[in-house]
Amino acid sequence: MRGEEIELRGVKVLPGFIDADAQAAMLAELREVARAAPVMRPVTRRGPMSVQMTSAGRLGWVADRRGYRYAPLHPETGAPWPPIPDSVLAVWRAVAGVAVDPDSCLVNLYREGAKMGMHQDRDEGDFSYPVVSISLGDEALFRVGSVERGGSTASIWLRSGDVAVMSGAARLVHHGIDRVRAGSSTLIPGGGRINVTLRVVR
Ligand SMILES: O=C(O)CCC(=O)C(=O)O
Ligand SMILES: [Fe+2]
Repeated sequence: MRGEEIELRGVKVLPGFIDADAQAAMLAELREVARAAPVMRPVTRRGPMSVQMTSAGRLGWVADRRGYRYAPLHPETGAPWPPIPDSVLAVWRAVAGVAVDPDSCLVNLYREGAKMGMHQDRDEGDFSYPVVSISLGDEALFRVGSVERGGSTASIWLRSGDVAVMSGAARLVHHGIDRVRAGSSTLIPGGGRINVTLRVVR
């Protein structure tokens, strides 16, 4: 059931925005994305990430020892990324509040024990466009800080079907996933969490 919008340090969280049937339909479309563009474990200068990733859309987010960037081709298959699934685009159009569609859809796969350190999303060209993030599967502890590094933070559990929007003054806040509660959802075969993050990169 959809709940009241929650605001966490300027980040809008829409609890239960995507109902159970729509979550299952989205997962099926994401499985097709992963078939065309296999998930990879990014290795950054800090070592391998615990989150596995793939992308859809014109540009995918790619990380390796040279750094990270948006790229038009999957680094392993050499193929363009598959199109952004319709079910995912529909969520963007419903909540983003802009007339432009995203050109990047990052799919983050959190298997047991995976997490994501505090960071800003700042590889895009125009921060007036929001970042829209969709949670599927196991619930995750999402931490939000400030635009500046350090300082106080606040946290919320993101559950399957929740949507978060980072826009306006909250577009560049630091954020991360501290942990995922294994077994809290049965949506994803093999367990875990999928986060789908939509961005206008330009
Ligand atoms: O998994 C999440 O909810 C956050 C993902 C994220 O911050 C990112 O991909 O930049
Ligand atoms: Fe992020």
